[in-house]
Amino acid sequence: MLEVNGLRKVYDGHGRRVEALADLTFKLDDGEFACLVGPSGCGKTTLLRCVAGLLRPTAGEVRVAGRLVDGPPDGLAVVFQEYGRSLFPWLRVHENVGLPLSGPRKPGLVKEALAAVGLADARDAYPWQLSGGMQQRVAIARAIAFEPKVLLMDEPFAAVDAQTRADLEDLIRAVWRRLGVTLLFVTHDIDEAVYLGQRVIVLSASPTTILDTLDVDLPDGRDQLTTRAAPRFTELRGRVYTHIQQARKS
Ligand SMILES: Nc1ncnc2c1ncn2[C@@H]1O[C@H](COP(=O)(O)OP(=O)(O)OP(=O)(O)O)[C@@H](O)[C@H]1O
Repeated sequence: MLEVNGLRKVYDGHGRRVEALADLTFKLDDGEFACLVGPSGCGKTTLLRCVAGLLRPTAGEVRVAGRLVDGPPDGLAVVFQEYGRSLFPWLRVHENVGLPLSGPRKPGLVKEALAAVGLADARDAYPWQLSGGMQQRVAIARAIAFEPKVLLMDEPFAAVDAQTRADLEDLIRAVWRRLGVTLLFVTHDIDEAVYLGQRVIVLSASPTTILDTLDVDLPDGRDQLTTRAAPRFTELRGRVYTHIQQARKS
């Protein structure tokens, strides 16, 4: 279980004080897929960094499986937006994927993860020989191979084209179902949040609080055409959109 209790983060330094997160409390059950959506600059990345143990909150706490997060927790992986900076250009694809692993299971885990993201054939390529979408698949494969209990994704598809993005969204849902991982996915794209998640947590503008939490009661087997055309999908995205518009004005 992932718990965020009374989380607050104030950046203070160089003569500038920014109250990024005011007070956030939410909980994800084991195996749940939740999306966080909010206006630009509302502190989504700040929140993920606190959850990942990369940033110390000003107040409040994060717990993963009951344990207080005060550094990167065991069994937690992060996929960042900028795949270009998270892959090592001098390592081949399979070496990048195997980087966080050791032990006898390493070759099998790497092979399986590359197959899961459709990159078995690219194992010996260097990242710079691949398209942006393929590079992001490598980053996802690295996270999968690590067999995390909790996976955090920070706008991972923001830099790829629309078609690749749709493919990657479906890939992530398939991976989530297969691994049973607890997934917290940050995006500023309302449609993406509703399409992917079981739950959408809507954030206000900074200083950030939670405006709304929606259960996404769409059928579990989603696909880009029918799900996005469903009246319920339109209703849910409308509700999130209205909240975010209000948040931007307030
Ligand atoms: N290291 C830092 N030092 C000072 N202020 C920071 C720092 N990192 C972020 N901030 C400020 O905190 C606020 C939230 O930033 P954050 O990057 O978390 O938002 P975001 O929702 O991820 O933004 P976007 O949607 O534009 O990517 C912003 O006002 C930003 O300027």
